[in-house]
Amino acid sequence: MKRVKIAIIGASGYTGLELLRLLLTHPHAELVCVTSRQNAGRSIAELFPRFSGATAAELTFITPDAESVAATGAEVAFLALPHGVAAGYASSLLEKGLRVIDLSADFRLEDPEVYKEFYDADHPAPELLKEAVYALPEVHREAIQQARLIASPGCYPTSVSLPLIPLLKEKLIDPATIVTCSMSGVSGAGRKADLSLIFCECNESLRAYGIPKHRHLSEIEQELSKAAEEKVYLSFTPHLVPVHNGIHTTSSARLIGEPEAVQAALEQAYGEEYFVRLLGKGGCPDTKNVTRTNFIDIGWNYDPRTCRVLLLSAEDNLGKGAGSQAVQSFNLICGFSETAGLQNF
Ligand SMILES: NC(=O)C1=CN([C@@H]2O[C@H](COP(=O)(O)OP(=O)(O)OC[C@H]3O[C@@H](n4cnc5c(N)ncnc54)[C@H](OP(=O)(O)O)[C@@H]3O)[C@@H](O)[C@H]2O)C=CC1
Ligand SMILES: CC(=O)N[C@@H](CCC(=O)OP(=O)(O)O)C(=O)O
Repeated sequence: MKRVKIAIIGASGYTGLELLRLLLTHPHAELVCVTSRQNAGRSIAELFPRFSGATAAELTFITPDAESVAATGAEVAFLALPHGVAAGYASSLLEKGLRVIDLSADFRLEDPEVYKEFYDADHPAPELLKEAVYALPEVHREAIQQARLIASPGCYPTSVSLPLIPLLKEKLIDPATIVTCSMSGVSGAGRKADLSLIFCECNESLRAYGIPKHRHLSEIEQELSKAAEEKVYLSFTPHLVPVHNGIHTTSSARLIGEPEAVQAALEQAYGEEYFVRLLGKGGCPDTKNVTRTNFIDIGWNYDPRTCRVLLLSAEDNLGKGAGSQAVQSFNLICGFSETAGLQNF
């Protein structure tokens, strides 16, 4: 089968590194371009010796400009750039005829006013919002297949939305009662120097942050509202935990109906989904079982004293929460098997 020429813009960061790991060995991808301003001129193997020996390991980083990226012959560009920065690259690469898979938050929100509220800035390319497809493959598969511009979901939103969407669609929980608590590994903050993220500041410690209005709430509420067919607001408390990778999320909400219906709704939504592993009632997902994979593990429980359902999920923030989910969308837009290059455990 033909291999698609791909570029990774921002390949020196953590999601870029995960994309490299997956795409250097992807059976239908040919890596032709990697960018980094700070590492221009260095090879992939020089910056990341773990990739020495891979076919494209001697490819050198270039500074990111659309002209040079297009000149490499790339057909699809992954943007692993900070939000606010990615949109400009998306515009110019689309103009040059590439398809774009954006891992940043720039195209996830449908309403530019909501972007302004949560990101404290005007949207950098509002004219593209209409055509961007929010790419949770298990929910939006058909739209993704046709897309030119993919908005890959955030790490927390993936872990929160996938378990809740089927229950909201089936009207099994009261949307006004959802309370969510998530915990993320430190790589979620990116590969940047930040005093609060250095080893001695966060190791052996746990802290909540971003409350009461973390920027991912905008995205979570957008997707849950669509599923519920009414405006959903929820309480969301993210925490930083001293592990490298992994997100664990627990949501609870008041059950409407019978507890047995919860398992039926999850099975109906995900029973045939390769990357969603249902652990059933009593199942407690563990992040160590999903790190470096595209799986999300989901368990649930019911407390008859409070009539609340508990939904638990575990994913890798750099995997299903970012890089491998973006590769899943790449497979869909190119017409490859959805699991191509992603069947690792
Ligand atoms: N980390 C995670 O778990 C997740 C991250 N995301 C999103 O994915 C995107 C990338 O995140 P992550 O990999 O963690 O970030 P990092 O900070 O680790 O990497 C950012 C990359 O972008 C490049 N870059 C930074 N600023 C600019 C700029 N102004 N112009 C061009 N290139 C730039 C950097 O290279 P250089 O400075 O050398 O140019 C680097 O390659 C972000 O939008 C993030 O929010 C999404 C889901 C999960
Ligand atoms: C631990 C940590 O700091 N996590 C990041 C979220 C991860 C991320 O990169 O989200 P986007 O894709 O939306 O940018 C945060 O809380 O901002």
